[in-house]
Amino acid sequence: MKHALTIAGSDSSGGAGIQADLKAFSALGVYGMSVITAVTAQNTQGVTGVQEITPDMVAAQIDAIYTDINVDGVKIGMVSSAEIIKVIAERLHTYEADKVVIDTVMVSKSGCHLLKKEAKDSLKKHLLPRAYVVTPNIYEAEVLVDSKISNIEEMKLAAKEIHQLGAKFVIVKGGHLDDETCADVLFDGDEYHLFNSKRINTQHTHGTGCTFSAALAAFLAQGYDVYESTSKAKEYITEAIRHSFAVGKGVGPTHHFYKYY
Ligand SMILES: Nc1ncnc2c1ncn2[C@@H]1O[C@H](COP(=O)(O)OP(=O)(O)OP(=O)(O)O)[C@@H](O)[C@H]1O
Ligand SMILES: Cc1ncc(CO)c(N)n1
Repeated sequence: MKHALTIAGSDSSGGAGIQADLKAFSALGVYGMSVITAVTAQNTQGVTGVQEITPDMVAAQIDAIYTDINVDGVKIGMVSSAEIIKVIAERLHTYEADKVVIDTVMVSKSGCHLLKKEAKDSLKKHLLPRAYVVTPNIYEAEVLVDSKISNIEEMKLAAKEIHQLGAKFVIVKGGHLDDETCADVLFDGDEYHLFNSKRINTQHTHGTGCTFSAALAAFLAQGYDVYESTSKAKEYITEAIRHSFAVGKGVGPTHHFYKYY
């Protein structure tokens, strides 16, 4: 069995963050491991508290894994502060981690800042150059390139610009584009590849970005190339959204195990 690692924040309601990632890893048949960067008090209605883990403790978790266990795929989600970003970048370098998927988590669906505003430059400078694939949503891509994105052509332009920050592949996700189709744009430094699905009409989209990037890391860990992995991750997230369900009073989670229920 292949081994995948998520470096991310905990979502107490289980829909996003570490919890979504581990569910996706399990559903896709890879052994899941976690490095927790922050604990959030969160439910389907919002985030009510954030407690960062110290950079030393983040480093200690990474060391514990890499000094003992082979890691076939990694995804990075919520990273919170410049200090945490630096320590993750440094350790990834030390352990020669490859095929790293970076989901540039910035703001939760409910509007809570999960990346401190002053840490944005650190993310660009220290972490994105280490990415095999980076997966910003429309809003995150807008922040990274500092311009508005409202159609596929602008998603392509942004992907090209983000590619120059050092990631090998860029996927700008179109979940937030106001369109019938949810198109994700992959740029490989040379060509654009579009991954389309019909938009599913549901309010239960808590953790879609986390689920997509975790599935991508799981498929890369299993040896699929980036194009196959993206296509399979897109299929996975589409079905996980199609089967999403109500938990609590707000935005419910994606479903990882619908085949069994
Ligand atoms: N309503 C929908 N129907 C079908 N696919 C969707 C829908 N919403 C999002 N997606 C797909 O889900 C994946 C995640 O995209 P999205 O843009 O929602 O990520 P995100 O904003 O980072 O998520 P999060 O808010 O959890 O951080 C993409 O492949 C996107 O196309
Ligand atoms: C911990 C965590 N990571 C990522 C997201 C996605 O926005 C979230 N809501 N919570």
